[in-house]
Amino acid sequence: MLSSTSDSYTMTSRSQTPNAEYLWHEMAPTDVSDFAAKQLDLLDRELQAELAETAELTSQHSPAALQRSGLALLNLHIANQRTGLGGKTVLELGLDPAISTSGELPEHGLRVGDIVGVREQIGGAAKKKERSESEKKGVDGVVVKTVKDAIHVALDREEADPPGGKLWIYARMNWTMTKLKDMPLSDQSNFIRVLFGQSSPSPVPASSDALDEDVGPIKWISERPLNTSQQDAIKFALSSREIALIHGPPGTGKTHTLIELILQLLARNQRLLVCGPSNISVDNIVERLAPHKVPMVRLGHPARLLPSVLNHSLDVLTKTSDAAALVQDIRHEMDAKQASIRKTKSGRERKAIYGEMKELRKEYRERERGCVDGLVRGAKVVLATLHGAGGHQLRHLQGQFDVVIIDEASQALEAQCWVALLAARKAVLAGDHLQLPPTIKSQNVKPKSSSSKAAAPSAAKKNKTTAATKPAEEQKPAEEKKPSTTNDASLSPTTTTTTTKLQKLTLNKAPSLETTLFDRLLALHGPSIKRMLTVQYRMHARIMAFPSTTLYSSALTAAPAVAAHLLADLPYPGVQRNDDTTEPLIFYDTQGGSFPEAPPDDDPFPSSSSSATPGADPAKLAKKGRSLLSDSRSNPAEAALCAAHVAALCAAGVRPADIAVITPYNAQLALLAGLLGARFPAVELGSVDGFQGREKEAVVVSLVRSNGAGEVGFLGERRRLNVAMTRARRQLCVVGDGETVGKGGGFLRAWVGFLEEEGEVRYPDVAELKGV
Ligand SMILES: Nc1ncnc2c1ncn2[C@@H]1O[C@H](COP(=O)(O)OP(=O)(O)OP(=O)(O)O)[C@@H](O)[C@H]1O
Repeated sequence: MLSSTSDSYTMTSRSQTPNAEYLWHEMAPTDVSDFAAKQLDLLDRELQAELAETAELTSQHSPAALQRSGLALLNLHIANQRTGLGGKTVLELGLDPAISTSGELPEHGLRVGDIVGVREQIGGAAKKKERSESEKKGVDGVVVKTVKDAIHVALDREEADPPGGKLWIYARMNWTMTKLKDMPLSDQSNFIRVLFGQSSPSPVPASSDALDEDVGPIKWISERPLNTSQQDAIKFALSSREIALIHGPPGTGKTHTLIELILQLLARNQRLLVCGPSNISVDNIVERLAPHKVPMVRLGHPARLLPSVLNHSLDVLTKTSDAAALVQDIRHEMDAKQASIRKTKSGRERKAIYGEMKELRKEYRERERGCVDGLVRGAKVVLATLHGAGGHQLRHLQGQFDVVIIDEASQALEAQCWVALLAARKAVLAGDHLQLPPTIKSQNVKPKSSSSKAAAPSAAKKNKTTAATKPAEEQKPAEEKKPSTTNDASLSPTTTTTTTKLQKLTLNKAPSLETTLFDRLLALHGPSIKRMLTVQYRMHARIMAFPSTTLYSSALTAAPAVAAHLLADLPYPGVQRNDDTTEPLIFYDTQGGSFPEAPPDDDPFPSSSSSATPGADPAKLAKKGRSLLSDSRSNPAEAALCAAHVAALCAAGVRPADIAVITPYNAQLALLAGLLGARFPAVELGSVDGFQGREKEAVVVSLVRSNGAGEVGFLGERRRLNVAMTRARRQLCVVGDGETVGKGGGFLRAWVGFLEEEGEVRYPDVAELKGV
């Protein structure tokens, strides 16, 4: 049992499980303007990091990946240039026609009021000097208008000469943060004050009876009954006046709960904005709301939406609704006029037609805008990604929603959340801050001295603000920080932080973008603002035991349907009942030195081993691993062991599509692709980080690290380990060196202890793996 482990790590000890909620009493309120200034500085650093990284890795970084942050637009050209108010040059930037045929800008988070930099877009191979030249030649301006196919930027300086060639723009200052920074105290609603800890949230009845009384009788709507913790979370969210956090550990039915919450709020005639950090998180909700015939509109580019949600897409609705017919009428009239121009020989007549066309175009735009506004205003639920919520369709809707619901909130940057937050009067955030946070790159970039100065809090305020924005790393116990991350490189980790640089930032008391809104609110107001879902519907009870005890205060229980389910019980024919299919937790302990990790500079793909990477995809993966991550770790013998286990499961009748192999190291992933890609193409191979939110019946986790020094690198991050150990439904198979991993700090030591006691430990013989 966990409690009987001899390890010094006390799994239920609060002092050693530094979840944000245990630190809340140390937190002080944050000054809104101060906070906004800090966020602006951090965003700027994040962008600089993005820039630096793109320059280095453009060959691997598609422009789409760079734009994913929503704070930049690439491949632009100057479609038009005019003199605007005050004699300022206004650039109309559209997509370079050589790049795009549709002309529509991708979804982005840039909005009117944002301060942007306009730069020449240079290739990834550009030298440092060329990059700094481009930076010097760049101009800054303010976004004055955004439409589907262009963004209009008024340049700062009247004499500014815009750069030529292909351009890109990026947000230097975020409008929302600028607005918050300048917001007079009198304009700050109680909601905003609560978000910054200047007011306490209005109390929510603590006892179940009092809560029931406050919320009133509830008629549950979803067909599948909700468990008690889900019902409590919904009642809590209904009763809260300003904020409610729904903490959903892995497999606990967070989305199921949110769907019911949305239906309950609608039954109470509330108007809702529902957001998530990714299109898939939002589409998932649209799909599950659709059977309830909810009047909803999904914002976002149709090309990025799941086909099943297109019926609710604003773009599609603007073409198919009644109001759209009026817009189409004008379109037809314009087409007819256009055709008549060609037939007209008289110059005067042509001129007259051009005049009419101009009027028609104006009316078309007005009607289209009216149609969009009408649809958005008429919808009881508007759904968008956090970037999409910053789009022009929502520009008039500040404060128009009763509640904003943010799913996967612990996966979103706080700055991204603010556009959505300002649109509502109350927020419900759902997420799990004990899984991986959003991808951050900026810890590698030194703060720019000027902007850091601008953002520096006054001495009087300093003590107040630093605590609340303490970086996550700082909140870890010393033991957790010990594992060195300096030698690691991989695409998959959440941060590209190096210990020394992080320490420097910590010493400077710099806040972290990585501190999500979810983390911060929990730290600010304590556990009373959250309810946790406690029944999980994924993992066998033994797979669940360790994360539950160490991370979720032993609060999780396994639903009866999954508590004892095994691979042997899979509901399809042909699965044998043997040693491999009746064990939910297997630990292949490779300690002893026969499964050493390859040094980072070892090429795990020597040309002579090309036979090990058959098939197109594995080769691609292998190439990616080699070119990008020459210093990412791999462990060839361990990869072979993983492959052998997968082969054994498949031989026992488990379908390959029910199996995944995950690892924190991309070089290892490439090796696995070589071994398994062609033989079992349906077996899913992925990075731990990429597998967050997913599940499989059987999951093999390859830990890779095996060295005398006890270096564990990325494995030292508990949230990554949490993701790795909570993806499996019926079998978790851990492959790794117990001795090395056990040296990686208290959490890892406890995990190894747990695997040894509760799992079936197997000591593999490397000689038996020959020929795998
Ligand atoms: N009250 C319930 N009763 C039975 N099954 C449930 C219940 N709630 C959720 N589930 C099941 O749990 C699984 C996860 O639920 P859901 O898809 O809502 O969660 P999610 O938010 O997508 O995932 P996660 O819980 O990992 O965040 C689904 O298979 C769902 O059917």
